[in-house]
Amino acid sequence: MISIPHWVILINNRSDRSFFISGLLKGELEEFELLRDKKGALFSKSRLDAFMEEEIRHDQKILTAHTDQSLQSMSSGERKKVLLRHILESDPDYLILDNPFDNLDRDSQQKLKETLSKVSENVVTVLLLSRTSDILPFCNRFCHLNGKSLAFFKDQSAWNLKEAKEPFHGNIPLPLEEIEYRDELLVRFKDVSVSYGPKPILNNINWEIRSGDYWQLSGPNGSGKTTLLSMITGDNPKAYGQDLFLFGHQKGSGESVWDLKRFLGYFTPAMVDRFRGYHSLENMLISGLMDSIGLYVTPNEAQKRLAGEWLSLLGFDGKEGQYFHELSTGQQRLIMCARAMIKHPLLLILDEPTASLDDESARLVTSLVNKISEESRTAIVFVSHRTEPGLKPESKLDLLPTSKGSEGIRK
Ligand SMILES: Nc1ncnc2c1ncn2[C@@H]1O[C@H](COP(=O)(O)OP(=O)(O)OP(=O)(O)O)[C@@H](O)[C@H]1O
Repeated sequence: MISIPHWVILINNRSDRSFFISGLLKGELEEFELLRDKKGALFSKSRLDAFMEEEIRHDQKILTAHTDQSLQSMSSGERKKVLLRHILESDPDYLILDNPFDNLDRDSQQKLKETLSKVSENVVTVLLLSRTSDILPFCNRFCHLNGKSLAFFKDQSAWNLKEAKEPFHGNIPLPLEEIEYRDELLVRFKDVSVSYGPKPILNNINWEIRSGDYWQLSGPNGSGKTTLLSMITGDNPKAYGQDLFLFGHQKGSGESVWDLKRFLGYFTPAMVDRFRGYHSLENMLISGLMDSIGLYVTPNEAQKRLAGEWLSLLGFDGKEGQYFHELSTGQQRLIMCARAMIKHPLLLILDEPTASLDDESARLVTSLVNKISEESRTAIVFVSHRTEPGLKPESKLDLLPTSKGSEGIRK
């Protein structure tokens, strides 16, 4: 019996994925001659973004035709589920899956793995993966995409993954000025419950974040992690009327979003997706002092010196003028975490900072976050679905969905 081919294409932050994907779909890659003239379908974040754009701009509900909910209001996991359903309905001969497990919680990953395992009985799959732990048992062809070139291996054991070496030189740079705040207590949720229409999301959440804390926040897709964090960052009107203490004030006592932003450092990969323009590494870092992405005022000498210190720490000595968009995704994430930390906020929120990174880059990001925790009083909330190897949070809050909304379970 001839087995159906299932490829794993291991990628890193230097792999030219769009070259590979478009070459494959157009039948231009000789290594994949087998798939020429066959019907291919792509499961990727960019495809999802295109559907979302279509829905927002032209009110075209394609993926969500079967529900009242908009794609935008769905959690990232829910969006992936509707995309896969739509793609499978088109009955493709082969499926290209670009990091399909990113942003999915363990349960949804397991379900997707089971679905793909079933699909693989009839459909050829080409999996582009950043993480070796995501390789599926039915995969039988292995290669590495370096830039534009493919290197094939007999089996996955031939992959010789480099251990990430820590490039950090010295300590976390000190801030230009300390944020004045005397209390140890930064944030307190007391019996906070949130619903969207009839749908309960959070149920009686009690959570305190204190100076120097290091939290990992997890929970299944749609359990309300982003909703919870948006109540701290001031981006959710549902925070009003709740028993919520934020940086010395009871919520609703007249503070503005900008008052809150002074105390916060925040990064989520979607910030970079939305970010356009040519900005130097120096300006990107300094913009963290002004709470803008990209810099629109002339920086002073002290600010430039501070940015230089962070660049040295991260191994970008002398690269002040380099453009941010020229960096690999992994390098961009390091810069964005540093940018969020540059003012030594009271609280640093990192919402899935390792999503879509390869093993090596993810380890660098987690080492940087551990280092920030060890060398500063900044409290950290790190959101991740994966158990990141090497991440050293002191406490964990798990959101556990129930019919009344998610409950917060401390671990
Ligand atoms: N504005 C909104 N209107 C209606 N429903 C919403 C809205 N915003 C979020 N939701 C719903 O609230 C639930 C929680 O969403 P949230 O984004 O907080 O989850 P999450 O835990 O961060 O998910 P993920 O891990 O997939 O990112 C989801 O079911 C989502 O569809």
